[in-house]
Amino acid sequence: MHVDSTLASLPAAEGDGRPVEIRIEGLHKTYKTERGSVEALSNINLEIRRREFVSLIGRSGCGKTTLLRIMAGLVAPTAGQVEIGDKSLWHNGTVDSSVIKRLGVVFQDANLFPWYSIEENIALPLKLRGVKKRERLERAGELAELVGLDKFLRSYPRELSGGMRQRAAIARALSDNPELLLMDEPFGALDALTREKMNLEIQRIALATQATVVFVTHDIEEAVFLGDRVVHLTPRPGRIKDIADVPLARPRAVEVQTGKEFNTVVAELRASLNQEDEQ
Ligand SMILES: Nc1ncnc2c1ncn2[C@@H]1O[C@H](COP(=O)(O)OP(=O)(O)OP(=O)(O)O)[C@@H](O)[C@H]1O
Repeated sequence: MHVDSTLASLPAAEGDGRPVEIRIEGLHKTYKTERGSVEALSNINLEIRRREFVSLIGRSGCGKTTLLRIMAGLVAPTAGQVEIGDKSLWHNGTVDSSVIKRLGVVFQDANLFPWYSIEENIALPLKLRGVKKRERLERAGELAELVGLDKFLRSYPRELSGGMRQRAAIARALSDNPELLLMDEPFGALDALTREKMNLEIQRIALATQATVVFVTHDIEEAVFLGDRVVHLTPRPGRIKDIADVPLARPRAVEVQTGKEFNTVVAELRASLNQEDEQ
């Protein structure tokens, strides 16, 4: 396991010529509440390369969602920088909207609009951007096919299962061709079998779209199955405790989870997380 709490460089992808897509430097976040301050993140430094898939794990409350929301332009950092491409996302608490356009975000709850069809939900970001109807419906059709919902374009969210709704949310996040996909426990509410299927789907979609992905999860196996690297945050305030490289070729089949390499990484991460209980 690669351990570097100051600057988490990228041993796995180093030298492969891929540019850095995300550079996080000296990031801190303290929430101010009526009951006092909550230090959620402390001195996060991380570089992520283009097309890399990075999983983010850590105990509940360690700041995973906070970090993802800062990267999504939804929560302002207290200090530090987030660069996406070669542009700063945050300027004195204000977000650069030209950078936001490059992002797609998926949350645990699919957050579809119940009165819109799946097709309309998927195409919504394009509608908001003023893309013509024909073009956006064509794009919705392509994306529905990508996520396996092409037969459900005219259906409404209530007619779909949880996994299907999440696929629609992923399609919507992909509608504007994001270079970077930020996912916060997108499969947390799904049953184990659906989740396994969705893990295969998201791997396929990430490969097909060549998006860079940051994926928050509680689940160590899911983090390792999906990630090129797994970033482990300490309990609050979240700091990078260690970063595990996952030396498994893609596309990965479910069966890799019975292999030695997979289980070695899982065991190391589990030991590192369990250590936190003893401290
Ligand atoms: N808006 C907020 N105001 C005040 N405190 C907050 C706010 N959002 C998060 N926090 C606090 O910041 C810390 C980090 O929360 P965050 O949701 O980022 O953690 P997490 O690792 O994603 O947790 P979980 O795994 O349970 O979803 C927690 O102590 C939480 O209570």
